[in-house]
Amino acid sequence: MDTRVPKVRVSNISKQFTVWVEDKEQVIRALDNVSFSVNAGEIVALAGTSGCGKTTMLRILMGLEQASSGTVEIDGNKVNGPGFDRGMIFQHAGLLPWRSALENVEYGLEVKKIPKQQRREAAQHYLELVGLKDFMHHRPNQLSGGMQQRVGIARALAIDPEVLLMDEPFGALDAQTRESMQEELLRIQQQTTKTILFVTHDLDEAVLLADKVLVLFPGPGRIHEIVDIHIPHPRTDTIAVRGSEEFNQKRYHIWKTLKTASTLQANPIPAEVR
Ligand SMILES: Nc1ncnc2c1ncn2[C@@H]1O[C@H](COP(=O)(O)OP(=O)(O)OP(=O)(O)O)[C@@H](O)[C@H]1O
Repeated sequence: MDTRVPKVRVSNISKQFTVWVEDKEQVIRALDNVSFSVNAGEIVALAGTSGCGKTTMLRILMGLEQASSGTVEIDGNKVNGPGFDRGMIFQHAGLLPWRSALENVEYGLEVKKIPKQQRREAAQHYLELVGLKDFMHHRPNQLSGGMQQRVGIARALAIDPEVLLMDEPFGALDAQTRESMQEELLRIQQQTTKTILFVTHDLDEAVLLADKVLVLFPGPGRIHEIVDIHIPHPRTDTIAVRGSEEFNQKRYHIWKTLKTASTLQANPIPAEVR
């Protein structure tokens, strides 16, 4: 029996939202009995059709949303709200426009009450790590979308979280910038060995980056399958990875699975034969 405590343990998470539509109460079952665990240093992708609960799962992990039932543990400690052991990165970096890149990265450290000198050094270190050594004093509007996203990653890394949660982190970037950011993330993960969970609609991205892909189905949101990706690290030679049999087989398998799910959604099986 494996007695190691996983870095992240999600146990039987369900989440319902109650909404009012045209004066009628509706219950949306965003997540139903979701369980999985993630070991330290693993990268896990959440993939699935729109509305299957990916963002809700990430928000519960971050402590921004409370589950209706079930638990989330980090290193065996129950999550009850946001904490410095987790850092979140969104599709848009959401930088403070009046602050330089350096001051934006320092912001989280101010909140964490890190002394001035120490936070300046940490912010410089993480901006260098994401390749922005020469842009530390630029304001967000003087940076490209990819650079802004890198500042967002540096900001999340600077608080030294145990777990990085990324919600479609590269979704707003053009294809070329996106590819270079994926390579950056692989490089940063090699250096920092952070545990990462990320949401993506891009199956290439899921298989390229992740050690396992959680394939979610909607209505109610649930894990249909957990697909292990056996591509060895480091995966920095992304051309070789994308050309490998494992990459293409797993990508095709996940694509086919999700295609079946969306066909079922469009043509639901009649209740009497379900
Ligand atoms: N705050 C909320 N109030 C009511 N319903 C919500 C709320 N947040 C999410 N939902 C519902 O929960 C379900 C899951 O939403 P969620 O955003 O987690 O899905 P998703 O898989 O991330 O979707 P997408 O891929 O489109 O971003 C959806 O039906 C959505 O309408």
